[in-house]
Amino acid sequence: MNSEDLIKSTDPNHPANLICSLCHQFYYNNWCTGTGGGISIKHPISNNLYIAPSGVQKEKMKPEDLFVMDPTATKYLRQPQLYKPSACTPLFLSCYKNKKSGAIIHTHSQHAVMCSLIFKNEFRIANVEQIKAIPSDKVCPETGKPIALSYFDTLKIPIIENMAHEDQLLDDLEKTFQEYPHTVAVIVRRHGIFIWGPTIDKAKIYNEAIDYLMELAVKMYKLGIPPDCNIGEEKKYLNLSL
Ligand SMILES: CSC[C@@H](O)[C@@H](O)C(=O)COP(=O)(O)O
Ligand SMILES: [Zn+2]
Repeated sequence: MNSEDLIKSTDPNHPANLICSLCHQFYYNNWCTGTGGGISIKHPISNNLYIAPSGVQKEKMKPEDLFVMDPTATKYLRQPQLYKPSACTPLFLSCYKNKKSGAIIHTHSQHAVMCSLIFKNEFRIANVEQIKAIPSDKVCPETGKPIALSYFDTLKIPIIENMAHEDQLLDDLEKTFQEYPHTVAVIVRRHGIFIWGPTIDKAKIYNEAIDYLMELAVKMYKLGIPPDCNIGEEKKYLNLSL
């Protein structure tokens, strides 16, 4: 296949089009402004890996700006001469390999950064309806698919320390894969968050749900309510019970 054919499609769900349209949307959520953040998607049929260029305004990217790697992640099938691939590429490749991801989203969400300042080693929030959008460590015996967390569960997301360069995050990221085998996200302190899923649709849902939960946790913390407190326990942390 001609290298240009890898990024030319009229299908809005083709990875080359979807990376561009989602980054455009994410810009308006403050998730990928000032060149920060990004998305990588595996083509569901060819399994080729689509990767954004580094240091560009992600909301203005076009399909022709994208790098395409073969499914074994050993060689680029398409390399725009103007650019280098995203500095997050080693982290994306590790998620593809170790988490069987179909897509990875990296944001510089301020909610993730705030939670990394509030929580020490892991972000925790419990008993909130939106938790049900995130998979648990349990698998349905009939389908083999992960069962979602329940309203009564606690969502835990590991936090790793930021480093000067993205590739230096690799060891700590992979350590969390051992310590939190079922997590779909890792927060990087004072930096942002990496979120993955078996498909881009799932990764997008997890990103939106986790961002909502991190924003809520910061608001609860500001009122003195521990985000992982039991149902009803919040009353004892509030000065005024209405
Ligand atoms: C604002 S610089 C951000 C980068 O250092 C990095 O963390 C990032 O999120 C994007 O890196 P990039 O190489 O542009 O894909
Ligand atoms: Zn980043």
